[in-house]
Amino acid sequence: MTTPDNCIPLIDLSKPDSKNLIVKACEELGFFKLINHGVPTEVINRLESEAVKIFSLPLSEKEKAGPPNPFGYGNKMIGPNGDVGWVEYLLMRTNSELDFDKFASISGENPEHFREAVNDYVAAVREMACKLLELMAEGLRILPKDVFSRLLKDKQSDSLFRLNHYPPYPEEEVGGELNGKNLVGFGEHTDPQIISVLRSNNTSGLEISLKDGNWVSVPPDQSSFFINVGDSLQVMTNGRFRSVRHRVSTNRLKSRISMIYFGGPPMSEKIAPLPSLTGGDDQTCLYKEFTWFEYKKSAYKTRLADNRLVLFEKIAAS
Ligand SMILES: C=C1C[C@]23C[C@@]1(O)CC[C@H]2[C@@]12CC[C@H](O)[C@@](C)(C(=O)O1)[C@H]2[C@@H]3C(=O)O
Ligand SMILES: O=C(O)CCC(=O)C(=O)O
Ligand SMILES: [Fe+2]
Repeated sequence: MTTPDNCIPLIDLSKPDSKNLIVKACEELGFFKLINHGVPTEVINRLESEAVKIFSLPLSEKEKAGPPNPFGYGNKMIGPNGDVGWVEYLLMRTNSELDFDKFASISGENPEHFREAVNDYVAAVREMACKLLELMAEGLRILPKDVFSRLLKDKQSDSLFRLNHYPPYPEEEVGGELNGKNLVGFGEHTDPQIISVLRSNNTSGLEISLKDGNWVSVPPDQSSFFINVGDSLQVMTNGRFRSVRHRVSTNRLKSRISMIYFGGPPMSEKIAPLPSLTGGDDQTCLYKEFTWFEYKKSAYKTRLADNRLVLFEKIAAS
């Protein structure tokens, strides 16, 4: 799979015109690559080396931090409904120190190092995500400009952080345990939250779906971030922004490590199309209102590839 030139929008956060380009990218693809993002390289490198150390431990050690409930260490099983992939991961809430207790056994002699590395990374990436969300609000000409970012800044924000490791895919696995789905690292899906901020090492694998249903491979770039619009932002923008379908294919030669911050709202937050984007007219509203708790509850009953928004779509009156 290749990527046609100029297929993936490139946003330079140091350029003054970035807000209009961000809006265009979110409307057309729901995905863009971000450079000059302001997240310090040492914060990124420190967490990546902690992740490399953890994933290099023997499986029996890592399993002490599992199974994921959904938080903790997971291996091959993704979510509670039978999805599998050639991936191992750590999944945690960003506002719960409790999740770190689960990782204490795998984070080396000094678990504080891992905790600090995650907290510093998440704080820097959240700040950058909030800046992007404010540029989106400005670009859409909606007020107040923190209409999206306040949800991530809220102390109760249900945001998650995930470290994924895709080991090289061994030849003997073809037709094996994963039942012939031999190229799936992480199956196709959309992210349920508002915004996802992803980075990886220099190994390819991430693929995104274009509007026409064609898949393109995203060339890796370890110094950039990749931004996904999530389902909740699609709803709040009344479908103007598109939550991007994406997946990860495996690599036979190299390990891929990725880190994803999923910026989500507080559990009790009501998610609905913003009146400033529907003109206050109920007829033009594409989605019913739901709380983030309701959406998550229903999402955890679905398979990875399911369209989780259909249940919340309004049926147009004929
Ligand atoms: C199969 C599932 C895994 C997932 C929860 C779900 O039931 C459906 C959504 C999945 C997803 C995709 C994006 C993120 O990686 C994730 C943490 C999320 O919020 O929704 C995962 C969930 C998971 O792995 O627990
Ligand atoms: O690992 C990646 O590059 C993407 C994983 C992903 O989409 C997810 O964890 O939701
Ligand atoms: Fe994802």
